[in-house]
Amino acid sequence: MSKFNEVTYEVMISEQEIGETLDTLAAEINSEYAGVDNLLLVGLLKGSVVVMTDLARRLSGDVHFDFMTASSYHGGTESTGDVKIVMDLANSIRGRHVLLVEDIIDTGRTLSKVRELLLSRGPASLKICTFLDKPSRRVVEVPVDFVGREIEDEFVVGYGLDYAESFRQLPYIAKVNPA
Ligand SMILES: O=P(O)(O)OC[C@H]1O[C@H](OP(=O)(O)OP(=O)(O)O)[C@H](O)[C@@H]1O
Ligand code: HPA
Repeated sequence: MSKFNEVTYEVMISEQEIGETLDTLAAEINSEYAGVDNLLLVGLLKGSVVVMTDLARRLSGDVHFDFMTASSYHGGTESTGDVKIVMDLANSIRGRHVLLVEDIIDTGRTLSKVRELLLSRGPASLKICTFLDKPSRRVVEVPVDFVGREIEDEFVVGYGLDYAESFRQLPYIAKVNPA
């Protein structure tokens, strides 16, 4: 058990397990997109930036990057249900094969909103990859194509995931017990 800013946390998924999970995810994605040129990886900032860069370096084709910021947690541990697009993509996705990369799916509200928005822009295909999934927390159903690990209903941090903006830099996933 470790402590930071009065918040205690303990390791749930080690750095080594993260690497193994990424290897499996990348193998599935490489197989799905064999023959596709310039797959567009869309990362949802800020949480997905860590997994997206680690995943991209395991992909065999040439991939392009774009980013979007959609926020609903506003620093807390519960989704407000109010998903805001804070920053949009830099480029058009019309006719592109798009893989949306998430760090975690919890209620599904963020992805559901972003998925609808991206589909309305006419991509050639749109699939979803998430490193973590908490299926027991789902409020809105959303189709997920590639899942790294399913976890129980615990608030987790590290590997891009934050609690009040802290902990994103941890190289492992930890569960927190907020003060
Ligand atoms: O399935 P949901 O209940 O919508 O939760 C999942 C979303 O919540 C987190 O983002 P957050 O809004 O906290 O922004 P962040 O990526 O900057 O941490 C996470 O990165 C997902 O995007
Ligand atoms: O467990 C979580 N941790 C951090 N951010 C999150 N956003 C949704 N669920 C989580």
